[in-house]
Amino acid sequence: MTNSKIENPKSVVILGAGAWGTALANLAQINGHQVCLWSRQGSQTLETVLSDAEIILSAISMKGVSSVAALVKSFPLSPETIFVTATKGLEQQTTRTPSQIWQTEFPHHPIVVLSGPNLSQEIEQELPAATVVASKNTAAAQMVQLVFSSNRFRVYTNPDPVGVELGGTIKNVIAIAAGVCDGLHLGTNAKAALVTRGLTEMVRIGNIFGAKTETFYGLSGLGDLLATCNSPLSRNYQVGYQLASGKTLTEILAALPGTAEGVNTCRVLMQISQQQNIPIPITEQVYRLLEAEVTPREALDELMLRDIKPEYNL
Ligand SMILES: NC(=O)C1=CN([C@@H]2O[C@H](COP(=O)(O)OP(=O)(O)OC[C@H]3O[C@@H](n4cnc5c(N)ncnc54)[C@H](O)[C@@H]3O)[C@@H](O)[C@H]2O)C=CC1
Ligand SMILES: O=C(CO)COP(=O)(O)O
Repeated sequence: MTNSKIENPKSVVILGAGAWGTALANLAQINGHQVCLWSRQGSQTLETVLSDAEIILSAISMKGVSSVAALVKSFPLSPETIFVTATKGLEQQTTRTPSQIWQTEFPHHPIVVLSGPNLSQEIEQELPAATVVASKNTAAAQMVQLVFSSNRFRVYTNPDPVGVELGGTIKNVIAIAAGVCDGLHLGTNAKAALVTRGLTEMVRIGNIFGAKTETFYGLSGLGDLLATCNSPLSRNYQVGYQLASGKTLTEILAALPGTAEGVNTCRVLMQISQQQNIPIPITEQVYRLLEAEVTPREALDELMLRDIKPEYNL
């Protein structure tokens, strides 16, 4: 594998020079690929960097995805260019995932989702990690797998891009709840219950999008849920932890390094839940907490005092 990567270097353009874009650029670069890290604040124009791109990876936060995808569309590209999306979020107005946005703009190009338990700070410290690259186009997923795989970054392919993408997206909301749980010192039993019931909410929403249930039990679902719900490196976890200490959302976001996508994702999930009549009680309490409609303790009581019921609807 190592030899083929060096013999066949790819031209990779990474859009978004934030924490995740920078970490992914380093991973591709150490594998010998020609990498260009583009940021809207940088000196290079998008047109110049895209001209010979074989792979375009977007690590832009959700709020910028549609506008950047539309901008990229205005420049000439090779018909073979593969798009990779590493954003974990949902578009507020349309409830689309980032891969759905890229696919709409580029219907004839392969779209690959890259998502997994990947706290960028650990990856930058060269600690080992694994991820998933998912696409309907198997050859494209295998190409991206080869570009990023190394002895410290193990990459699996998967045929369910929306499932992989939604695991990484919805777990951000559960990570906010996990931060609250730890901030209130509710204990290990409570955390295990929260994360497990959170996974049930991820599957329910995923099924609406046509995702496979089993995808949520893999690295990009359960794996990312465990990483994010147990690490103070997670910005989403930090939001919850600080809400539990009594800070307001505005205060927390003003001081937070980088993007906590779970805040907006939570709003979009509430829209979906209301439209589709899907119960997502943890997400609902996170929403009410973010909107300052309840305190962390009131949100906890609401969850504990829901009607008693079977664990599964058989
Ligand atoms: N940091 C991490 O550990 C991981 C982050 N992600 C996801 O990757 C995405 C980016 O996260 P981070 O790099 O951590 O965030 P960040 O806040 O460090 O960087 C976001 C990047 O998006 C760019 N951006 C935002 N709006 C834009 C617009 N309208 N036009 C052009 N560029 C725009 C910013 O300039 C910046 O380069 C998020 O969706 C996040 O959930 C996924 C896995 C790991
Ligand atoms: O998605 C992540 C880890 O896989 C990063 O989590 P945060 O966005 O909460 O920092």
